[in-house]
Amino acid sequence: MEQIPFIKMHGLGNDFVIIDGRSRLPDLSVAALRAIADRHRGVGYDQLIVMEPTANGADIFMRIYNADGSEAEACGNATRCVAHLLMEEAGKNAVTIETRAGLLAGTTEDRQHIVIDMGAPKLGWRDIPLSREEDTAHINLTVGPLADPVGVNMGNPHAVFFVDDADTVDLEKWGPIAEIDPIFPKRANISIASKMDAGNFRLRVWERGVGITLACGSAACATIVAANIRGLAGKDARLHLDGGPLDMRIGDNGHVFMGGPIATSYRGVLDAGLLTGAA
Ligand SMILES: N[C@@H](CCC[C@H](N)C(=O)O)C(=O)O
Repeated sequence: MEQIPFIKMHGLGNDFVIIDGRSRLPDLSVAALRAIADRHRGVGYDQLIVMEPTANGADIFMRIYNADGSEAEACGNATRCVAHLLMEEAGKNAVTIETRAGLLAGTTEDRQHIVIDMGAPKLGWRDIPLSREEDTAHINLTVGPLADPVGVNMGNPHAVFFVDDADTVDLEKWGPIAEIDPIFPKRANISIASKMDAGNFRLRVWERGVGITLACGSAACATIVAANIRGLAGKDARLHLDGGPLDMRIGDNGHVFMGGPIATSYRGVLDAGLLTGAA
């Protein structure tokens, strides 16, 4: 029976099972993806990543699955981890990774702190996407104590709620309700952000298809964009997530750059039983 080698990595505690599918694509059912994600009976992950071959001028194509088995278009922290793997493998300090969100460039000086050009945000209501026409700088949505979010698409859909103190919000309660609000036909990643000072924001994230995560790179991108739109931030900010800080910058070309550390936890082999979904 098939057994699949993997690497477990994380970016600020946003954790990934990474499979090299370049020579052979793994056959992963939704049941198998959920079984591997099980933190008691499987390995546990926020996202499972498959590195796939590509002919589109990038080093690889990166396929992204959430813990619930759904496929995501973008994942900032996993892009940083995969960039590190490719850099070490090829002995270079710049790589290009294709995702469903487009071609993303990764650069580094030391191969531990990786910066990804996450591309330009999309801000039209159809782009987020929303199910009705709205000003995405002020979406008419209230969920418990959360109201008036900014909608940002970083390849994947985000709603950013600004509050006085992000740490007092019951994210476990309100996050899942906001994620599936009918205004988000593809669901949404839900960010709760509060301004500490002009260059620092506290950020907590309820990730689509996962739940509360220790960090979310694309949410950090969405948040610096949203803060800039609302006049709360300039073009640089440090975002303090539960797992640590990410350094964000909006470039002159409008692209969002995200920098932070990566770490490798261990390497292993997925047991054939897990791949049948029998967790
Ligand atoms: N952890 C990621 C985001 C992963 C995808 C997200 N849950 C979605 O469904 O869009 C990041 O670092 O960006």
